[in-house]
Amino acid sequence: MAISQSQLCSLHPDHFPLSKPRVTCKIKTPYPLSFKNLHSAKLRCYSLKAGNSESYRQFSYSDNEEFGNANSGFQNLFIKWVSFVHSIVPGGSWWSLYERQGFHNDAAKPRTVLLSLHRIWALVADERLIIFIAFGSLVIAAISDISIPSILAASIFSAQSGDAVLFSRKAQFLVLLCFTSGVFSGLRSGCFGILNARLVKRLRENLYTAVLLQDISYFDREKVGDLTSRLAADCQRLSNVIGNDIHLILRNAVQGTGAVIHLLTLSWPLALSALVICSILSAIFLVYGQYQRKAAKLTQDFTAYANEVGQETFSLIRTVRAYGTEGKEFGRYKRWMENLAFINFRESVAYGFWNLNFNTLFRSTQIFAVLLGGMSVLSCCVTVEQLTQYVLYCEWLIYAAWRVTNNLSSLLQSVGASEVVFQLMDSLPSDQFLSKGVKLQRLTGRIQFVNVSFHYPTRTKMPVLEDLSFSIEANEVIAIVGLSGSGKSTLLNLLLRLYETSNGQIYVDGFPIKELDIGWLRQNIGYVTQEPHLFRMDIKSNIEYGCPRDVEQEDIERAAKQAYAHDFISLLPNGYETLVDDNLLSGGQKQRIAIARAILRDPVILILDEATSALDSQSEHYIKEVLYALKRESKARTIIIIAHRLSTIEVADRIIVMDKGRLVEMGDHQGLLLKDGIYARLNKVQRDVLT
Ligand SMILES: Nc1ncnc2c1ncn2[C@@H]1O[C@H](COP(=O)(O)OP(=O)(O)OP(=O)(O)O)[C@@H](O)[C@H]1O
Repeated sequence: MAISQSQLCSLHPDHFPLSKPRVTCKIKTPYPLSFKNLHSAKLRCYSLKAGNSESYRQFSYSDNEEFGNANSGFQNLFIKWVSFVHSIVPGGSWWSLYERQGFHNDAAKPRTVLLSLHRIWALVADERLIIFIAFGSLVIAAISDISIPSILAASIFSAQSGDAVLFSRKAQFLVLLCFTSGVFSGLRSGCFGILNARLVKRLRENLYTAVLLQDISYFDREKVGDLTSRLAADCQRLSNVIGNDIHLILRNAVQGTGAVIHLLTLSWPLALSALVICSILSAIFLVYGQYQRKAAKLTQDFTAYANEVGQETFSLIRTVRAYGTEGKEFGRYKRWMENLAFINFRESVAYGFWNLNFNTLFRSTQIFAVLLGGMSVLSCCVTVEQLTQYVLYCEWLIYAAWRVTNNLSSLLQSVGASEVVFQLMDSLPSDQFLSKGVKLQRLTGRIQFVNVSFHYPTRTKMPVLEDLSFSIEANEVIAIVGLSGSGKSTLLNLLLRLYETSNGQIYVDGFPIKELDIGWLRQNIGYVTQEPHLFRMDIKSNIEYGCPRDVEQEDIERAAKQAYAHDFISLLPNGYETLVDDNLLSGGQKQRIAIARAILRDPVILILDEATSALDSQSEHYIKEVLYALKRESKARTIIIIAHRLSTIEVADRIIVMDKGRLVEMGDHQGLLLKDGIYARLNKVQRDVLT
């Protein structure tokens, strides 16, 4: 039975071990297929719909599996089982979490642990009193705890022997131990909790400041989600080092040592048998603990990815609905859920194995106690009281060893997460914050670009501006026009020194901007970005945001009126007190609030990166009116507008035309039309669109 080359065939799902039910495959092969030669054919399976996600798989198809004789079928089944059994032994491929995307082991190396602990110490070292009380309480509480079993046994056996005096003394001592254990455990937890809170606070403050002061190019490279996760999750994880790990390791180490000493004084063969079991348990737990933490890290990552998908889908729900991509979005979400299920399944099996080992070994200490201890009691080498103490201390020792190993592996992981946090905290702030520049007595707003070239640090091979030279006079209104991507916004980014020029110089009032005090210069610039995003605070606070002087309500309203924003603000439920959220205002309204913010600063240089899309024709009219009003004002002000609309260009004294990062034309509207160059063509296209 032959299948032709381009034939589309529907195969029964059982033919494909990898596929989900109802799979339709388009088979492309260089030769006609028959079931006979299918055995080594490489089938490329396109349009494989598994669930909702479109995927592509390539696999070999062996006729032995489906079409061969029963013997080879049995052989294959046997081989499959052998390889499966081989994969599930500890360390086998079944346990591997690496298959899943996003895995990285962040357990720290010993050197890093010491360095990180040193850094953590430096952050809390000034809390000496709290540290002293915390460690003092830890030792007293641990010694009290570990003394209780022997006193407990002694009290019971003194009562049994009828020694009332001894019983009363032991009982009093027991009460005292319970009291000290309770009080100092409370003190220990409280003090470590305080240290923990202080550490998280300082970590977050230091990290936030370090990130905030980075160059803008840093934010081009880093994802906002990663940075916020550093601040939230990584800092919290690091705080566990003090809050949990260190103090629990120390407490359990003291208790464990106490238990060993007691066991050795009771009977050394019994003590040695307990120690051997403890060591085996610790080794098993070390392996399991690391596996568990890797799984926990992956679970955390996959949950975060799934949340990201959910967040994105719900925030773009209108686009999703309009394009009917609900299924596709569900597929994206489902992929992460499948990854989570993969990890959780293995984690649960590993947990089962760990519990099996723990319980078996723990119970075996009791069996040892009964066997060895019973024989020792029979041969009068140890007393019943000593045997009872042995059983109690064995339990302490095993739990202490388990907790030390658990917290040690948690410490390694927490410190691993800290590496990147400390690296970030150590990164130097942008040069702009380190150097002090000149503040001029008076700024007129004259700007010169001299042979300026620029490429973004993230795209070094792609020049964005090339050898740009032009001047803007004080009090001039300049429009910059050009096709999308020609470098207009980049030019303004350089004027604001958000990026440094690669070549050439920009001068303001004759001074290279690199020599001017950048804070002072920015105070004199009002900047309205292309897509104004407002802060989640009330409109009043949004308008006065970043204003270098104290302002009254009238100043805010005056600026809003100048920006043609007052009328729509007054109609909002709480006027200027209305909280801004994303859906409340239109693009044009947000733009006018941003213009009011820039006007309120009373800047010498006003930069307006006109939105290409945010403005309707009414808003466009308002912007034109704002510009005319600002131009008529007596205040000297240089205005630079990136203009996309004819109405805005009309206001300008001069127009700069950009093309592929170069200045190609400059002049007034009429002069440029006469030149019949790029500007004239842009102008014609827009007029044609409008008519
Ligand atoms: N932060 C950035 N990192 C890397 N490349 C960038 C960055 N910002 C812009 N670019 C690139 O620089 C070029 C110029 O972009 P720019 O935003 O300056 O153009 P524009 O003329 O203002 O465009 P539009 O009119 O669409 O706003 C584009 O190719 C853009 O992809």
